[in-house]
Amino acid sequence: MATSAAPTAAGTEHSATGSAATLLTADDVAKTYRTRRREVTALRGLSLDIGAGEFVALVGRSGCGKSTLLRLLSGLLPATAGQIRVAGQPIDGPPRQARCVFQDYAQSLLPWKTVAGNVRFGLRHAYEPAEGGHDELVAHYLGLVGLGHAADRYPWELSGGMQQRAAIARALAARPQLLFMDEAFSGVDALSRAKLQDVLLHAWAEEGLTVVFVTHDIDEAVYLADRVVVLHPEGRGVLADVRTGLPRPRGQLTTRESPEFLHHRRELLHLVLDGEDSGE
Ligand SMILES: Nc1ncnc2c1ncn2[C@@H]1O[C@H](COP(=O)(O)OP(=O)(O)OP(=O)(O)O)[C@@H](O)[C@H]1O
Repeated sequence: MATSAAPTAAGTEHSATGSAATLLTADDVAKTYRTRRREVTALRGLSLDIGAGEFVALVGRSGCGKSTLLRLLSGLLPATAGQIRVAGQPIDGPPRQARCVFQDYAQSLLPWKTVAGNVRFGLRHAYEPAEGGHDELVAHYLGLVGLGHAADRYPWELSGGMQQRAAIARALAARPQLLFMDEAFSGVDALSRAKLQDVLLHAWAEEGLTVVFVTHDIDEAVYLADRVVVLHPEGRGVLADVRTGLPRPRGQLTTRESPEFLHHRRELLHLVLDGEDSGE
């Protein structure tokens, strides 16, 4: 299945079909919300393939359907039309190989459990059982997100950024293939956000994950992802599928100051603001 594509700009592949085996497919998907008083078609005609191991950011104007798409892809919402498949299988609920991390970290952790207890909870509900003892694995995932020193603390004793790290560690402990994140870093201060971005990049590389990341922040999308999918402002599928491919490993200063970063940032801002290609 072809991925929707926008007109091509210099230096950018807009039709981004990855070389990795396809893990996640949305095929001509639509979602209409029906309430007693009205119907809202949030998305229609959306097709997208995501390869195993890709880091994909979803961006677009407010209300264009980013969260709706993430909920459809993660099986939290049923599609009104079309089909979502994970590893070739149509889904009718959250797939076992997926985990989600949302913006509201305060509600995602179990407040009566320590940080280590929350991660242990993730382990007990793992998609793939891991080799090794639980203590060792808890230490591994806490180390991965830089929370080794906070294992015995409770969520309410942590800063927002630390709580979100704990939520990521718990999601990773379930050893998912797919990690869905919806504005996951929007609720923390700028410095914590930058640290969380680097924690996520490290975890993605170490664990061989496929990440689908919704954000309002174009800079964040370009910094994190290899592919930035821009949704049409009126919910009419994919407006552009931009393969950015900035070199890795990335650095908050080196990457963000590079000409390639600035080029893609400008191009994507134009697409989101104007809903059309920049023609550069
Ligand atoms: N539960 C719902 N019931 C009715 N309409 C809804 C519901 N959830 C979302 N919508 C509508 O669907 C459209 C897409 O919403 P969605 O939250 O997916 O967009 P978004 O791009 O994530 O927005 P934002 O960037 O502001 O978070 C909007 O018009 C929204 O009002």
